[in-house]
Amino acid sequence: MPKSSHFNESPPTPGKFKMEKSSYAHRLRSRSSIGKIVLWSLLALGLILLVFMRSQSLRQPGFNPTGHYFSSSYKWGGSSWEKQVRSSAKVGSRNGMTVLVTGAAGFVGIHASSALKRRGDGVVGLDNFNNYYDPSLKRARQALLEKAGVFIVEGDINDEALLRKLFELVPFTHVMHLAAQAGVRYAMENPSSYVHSNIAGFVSLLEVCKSVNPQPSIVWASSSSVYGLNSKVPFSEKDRTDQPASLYAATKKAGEEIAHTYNHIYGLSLTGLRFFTVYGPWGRPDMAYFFFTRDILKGKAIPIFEGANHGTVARDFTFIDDIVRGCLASLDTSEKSTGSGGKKKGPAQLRVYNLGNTSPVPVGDLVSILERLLKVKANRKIMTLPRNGDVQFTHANISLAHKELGYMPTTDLQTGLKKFVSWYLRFYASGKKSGS
Ligand SMILES: O=C(O)[C@H]1O[C@H](OP(=O)(O)OP(=O)(O)OC[C@H]2O[C@@H](n3ccc(=O)[nH]c3=O)[C@H](O)[C@@H]2O)[C@H](O)[C@@H](O)[C@H]1O
Repeated sequence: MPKSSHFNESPPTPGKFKMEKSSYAHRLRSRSSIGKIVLWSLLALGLILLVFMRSQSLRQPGFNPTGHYFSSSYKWGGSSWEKQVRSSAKVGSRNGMTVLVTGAAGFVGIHASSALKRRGDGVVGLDNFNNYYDPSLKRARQALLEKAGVFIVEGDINDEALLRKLFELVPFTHVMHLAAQAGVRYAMENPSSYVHSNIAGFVSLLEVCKSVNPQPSIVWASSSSVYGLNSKVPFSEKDRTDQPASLYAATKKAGEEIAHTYNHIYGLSLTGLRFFTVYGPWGRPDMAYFFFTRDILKGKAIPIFEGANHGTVARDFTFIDDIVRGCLASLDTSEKSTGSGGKKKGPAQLRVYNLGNTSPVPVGDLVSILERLLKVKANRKIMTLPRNGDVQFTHANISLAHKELGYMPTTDLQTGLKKFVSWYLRFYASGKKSGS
C-alpha cells in the first residue's frame, strides 16, 4: 500500500516544530481531535437543519422558488371550485370558443379575457398572483373580471396536475397563454424567475396541451425584444432574432423555438405574438409610462435614457385595445391542432406575428405628452442608456399581421395615454393606493 493511504499515520512534518511523542502530548492531541469532531458534527448538523428549513419554507403556500411571494396559497379542487370553473367556461354564443387564459390577472390578460367574454366565448383564467408588482392591482383586475363572469383559478402554469384537472373539467378549444415573467431590466435582478415562468412554465403547459384530447390551439405572448441587437428597421418577422440583449428576450426567443418543437413533434397549432411595448389602462406599474406618471405627480426625478452621442431612445408604443384585437384575430384564425393522444397526425399551423403600432416615439416625447395630460412639469434627468438589457429602438413592420389577421392599429400615443391617465387618476384617486 502506498504510504499516503495510511490515515492514522502521522504525516511527515517538514516544518520547524516536531512534537515530542509523550503520553501527555498524545492525550492533548486526542482531546483536540475529539473537539474537532464535535465541532464538525455541530457544523454538519447546522447545515442539514438549514437545508431542511429551506426546503420546508419552499413548500409553504405562498412561496415559490423564483423568490416571488404569492398573496394567497394555491387551493384548488373541490366541488364548488369545479362548479366555478365549469360555469366560467360556458359559451354564450353560437360557435363560441372555450379559452383558457393564463396570466388572466395581468395587464393584457384582463383585457383579452373580458373581450372574449363580451363576445360570448367561454373563458377560464389562471394566474399565480405573484408580487412582481403590487398584487392589489391584480386583485382589482380579478374583481373586474369576476363581475364579467370570468373566474380566475389561482395557480401556477408549472403545476401540471392543476392544468390536467382544468382540461379534465373543460375541453378547452383554445389557450391564450399570457402568463410570463415580464420586464426587461428585472431579468438582471431575478434571472431564475424568467426561466421558471417563460421556459419551464411554457413547457409544462405544452406538455399538458399535447397530451389532452382534443388538443387546443395555442396563441401566446412572445415579445418585440427578440429582435435584440437587430438594427434593420422596421423589424420584420423575417429578420434575425439570434442576438437577444436581455435574458427576458432570450427566454421569449427560447419560447419561439420550443413552440417549433411542439408543433413539429406533436402537431400543436401555435401562434406567437411579438408585442411591442403595450400600454394603457390597467397597465403594469413596472413599465416606464406608468411609473413616469406616478413620479411626475410626486415631483420625483424621471430618468430618461438616451443612446451614445445623445442618440434617441424610442419605442413603438402599442395601445392595449389594438393588441387585444390582434389577440382575438389570432385565436379566430387559428387552425386546429392535428395530434391526438400525444401523437402528431399531420402538419399543424405554426405562426409568428409582430403586433406593434408602426410609429416609434422617443421616450422624451412620451414624457412631454404625460406633462401635458397631467398638467405637471416633469423633473427630467437625462442619462445614458445603462447596460441593463434595454435596446435603443423598436419599430414594427406589421404587414404580415395585417395580411393574415386583418390587424391594423388605430390608436396613437397621445390618444392612448389620455385614456391611461384618466384611468390612473380615477384608480388612484382615493390616495390610498400608491401606484407602485
Ligand atoms: O416590447 C416588449 O416586448 C417589451 O415591452 C416593454 O419593455 P420596454 O419597451 O423596455 O418598456 P418600458 O420598460 O416601459 O420602457 C419604455 C422605454 O422607456 C425607457 N426607459 C425606461 C425606464 C427608465 O427609467 N427610463 C427610460 O428612459 C426604456 O429604455 C424604453 O425605451 C415591457 O416592459 C416588456 O415586458 C416587453 O413586453
